[in-house]
Amino acid sequence: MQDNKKAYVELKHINKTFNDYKASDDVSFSVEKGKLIGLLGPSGSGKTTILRILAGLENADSGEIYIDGKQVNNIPASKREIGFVFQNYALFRYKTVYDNIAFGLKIQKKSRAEIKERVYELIELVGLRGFEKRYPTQLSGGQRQRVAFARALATQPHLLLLDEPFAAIDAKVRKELRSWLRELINRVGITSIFVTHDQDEAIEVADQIIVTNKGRIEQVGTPVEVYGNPKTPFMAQFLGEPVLIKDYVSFNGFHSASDGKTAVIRPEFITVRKKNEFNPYPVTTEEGVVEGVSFRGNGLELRIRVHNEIVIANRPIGQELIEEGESVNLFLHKIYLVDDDKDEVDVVVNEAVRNNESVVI
Ligand SMILES: Nc1ncnc2c1ncn2[C@@H]1O[C@H](COP(=O)(O)OP(=O)(O)OP(=O)(O)O)[C@@H](O)[C@H]1O
Repeated sequence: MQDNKKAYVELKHINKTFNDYKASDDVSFSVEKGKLIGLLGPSGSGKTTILRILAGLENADSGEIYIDGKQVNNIPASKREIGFVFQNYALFRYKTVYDNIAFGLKIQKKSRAEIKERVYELIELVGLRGFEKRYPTQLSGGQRQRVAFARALATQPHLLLLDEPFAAIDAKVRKELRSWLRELINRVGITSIFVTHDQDEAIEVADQIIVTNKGRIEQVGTPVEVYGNPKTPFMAQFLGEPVLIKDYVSFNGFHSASDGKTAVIRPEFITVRKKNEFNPYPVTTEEGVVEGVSFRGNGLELRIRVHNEIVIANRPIGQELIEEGESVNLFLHKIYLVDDDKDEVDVVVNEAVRNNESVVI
């Protein structure tokens, strides 16, 4: 990632083809020690393949893999000192929590006393004191995943790989586990890479996000960088909850926007005002009709028809309600314009914002 910082994990020009399909296409990236990295991308984009190649569970057709400065291409998985956590828990069903966590240490032939000390340390770390005699079926999904973390960390690996670790867990617990994982990684300080197709998860948890698409790396950066500064048409359309308008011509405030391109409009690019509310940008505002209102807990999600297009906007709760069929003022702050034939994203800002043309009262 940053060349000036020392890479702890490094992939250089990795290629991997399954039958005729390029699952990894010239994949290169590096990871600093102690960072938590999110590998994010649509289904089939090659995330798991990268993880498996790193782990030694799959051989790359070409390219180099380095961990802590050492090339590991020819080192078998069992010798790479990597811990794994998978989405389906993969705990031993007939072993207790204690024995699950102790498993790797027993293989390493550690003494009984050493094993006991380490297992209790981990049970404490993952907050499962009192659960050591239970079997996996006597635990909740979230608790099982904590055991899986403890088991993965038991042998003190140098690198932790997590493949969709929370995918099988219900939404509320998943959110709790995200912050739990973040704190755990901070405390343990282990370099970790997790695969997810859930952008919220990657954005909330990761120090750096690596986005994959069709076997290639699309963009690498902090969550703020990849979300707020998409570098490719794919990135502009993949993140957030955008509406795409093909062959976009122009909205008020965007006269310089050229046609033939696709406009990408995220809900946060739009401010919706009722007709009786003060409108600081009357010239560059559009009028729209609300065709759908959904209550989203912390606000309203509005489907608004403007010209002949539908856009989605949010309105925070606490403001006067907007109803279906209502005419509203819609101010579009900016759009991303993409042209799939050209590998670039134009960020076009509303002329009123650029010229700071707000009406002074
Ligand atoms: N062992 C294999 N044999 C044949 N094809 C494979 C194999 N492993 C992966 N593939 C193919 O390689 C492509 C990338 O798969 P991969 O599992 O890396 O994607 P992913 O981004 O992790 O997807 P998902 O989010 O669905 O798990 C897919 O088209 C998949 O079908």
